[in-house]
Amino acid sequence: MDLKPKSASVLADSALINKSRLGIQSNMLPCSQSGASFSSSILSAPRKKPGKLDDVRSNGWLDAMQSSSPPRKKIVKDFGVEIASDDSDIAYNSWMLKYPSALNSFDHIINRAKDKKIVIFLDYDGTLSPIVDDPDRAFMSADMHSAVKGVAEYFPTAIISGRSRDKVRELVGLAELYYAGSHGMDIMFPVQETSSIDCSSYIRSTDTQGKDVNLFQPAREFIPMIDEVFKTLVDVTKDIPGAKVEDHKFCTSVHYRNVDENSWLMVAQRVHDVLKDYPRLRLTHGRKVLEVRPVIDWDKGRAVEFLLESLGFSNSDDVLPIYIGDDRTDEDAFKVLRKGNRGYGILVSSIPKESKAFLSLRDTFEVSEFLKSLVKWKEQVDMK
Ligand SMILES: O=P(O)(O)OC[C@H]1O[C@H](O[C@H]2O[C@H](CO)[C@@H](O)[C@H](O)[C@H]2O)[C@H](O)[C@@H](O)[C@@H]1O
Repeated sequence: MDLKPKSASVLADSALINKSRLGIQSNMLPCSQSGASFSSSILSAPRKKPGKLDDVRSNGWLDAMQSSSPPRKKIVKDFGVEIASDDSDIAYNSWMLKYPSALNSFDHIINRAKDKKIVIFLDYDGTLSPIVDDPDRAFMSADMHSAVKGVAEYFPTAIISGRSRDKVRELVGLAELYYAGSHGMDIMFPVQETSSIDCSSYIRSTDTQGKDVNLFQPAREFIPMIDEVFKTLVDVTKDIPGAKVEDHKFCTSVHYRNVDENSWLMVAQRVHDVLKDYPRLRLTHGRKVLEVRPVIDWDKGRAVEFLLESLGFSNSDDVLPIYIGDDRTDEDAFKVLRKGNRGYGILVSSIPKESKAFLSLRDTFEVSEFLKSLVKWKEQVDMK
């Protein structure tokens, strides 16, 4: 990708006012032509309490791995009782009192959307594509593809994924969307006048069609470190059958979905031992995946705020953001929306789970139904 310096004309004073809302300090985010230096306010995030570094049992890694993406049977077992599937349904239905179905709450949503611009944020894995064993084969159905395409025709729509931006862009295959990869640490957004983002925080680039775009990459300086760690992780896990390491440029993932459960401890210990040498990296847990990422104060929630600002929706009274996601990393985005009572976080889950989301959808099928309902509603409104 062609990275080139931005023109000085992009340096608008008004933009400098708004960056503070994002926690970006102008003196720390040079209008970087190399993109090498970024905000120390982002970089200086304290590392979460490390726990006992030499024991993956006592620091909670193994517990987190065991509870990650549990099958229905496991959840039932965790309550220590044999529950028939009818009882699981009862548990799910009572959970839905706290997290009502977004499909059943549709009228409520569109009532709130009156005179507001809906902006859609979508996670990828487990939200648009069902969870499958092979991350390289996590495809969207044709139905989902057309639902996402439809929704993007009417509403600004962004994908925010843990995968690399290029990879998720390739999987979704729609040029009209905005993409944020690596848990929001790699955001491509359009060049437009309405953006209130300080120019010093991003670099100018071109997309695959040669169009001018902006790139916000707050962890850019970590690229060589992530590359090194990725290679080391590949090396130290190569003898563990089923382990798979993915490179997302600004973060890296170690999958253990296909590893025998008896070897999970070994996976955790190997990753842990590698990370001991990298105090500027931290670990988070996803669905049967260990995610290694820089210790910076940036996550999917910050990415949502950034995209709203960069797309010109900084006035929260005019906009109704809807974020749909299934994973722990999506909770950061749910928190942002809940905090400002700004819109709707929608958790995709077929099992009861604590969440900061307001609403729920059971699975990817319901996600596509919800997106299609939005399109149908918008078409009717526009016809009036
Ligand atoms: O933020 P997301 O778009 O949800 O990405 C999070 C991780 O998703 C992928 O892993 C998950 O989906 C795989 C395919 O269904 C599944 O095999 C794996 O067990 C899940 O964790 C992706 O491969 C990861 O790199 C992302 O971090």
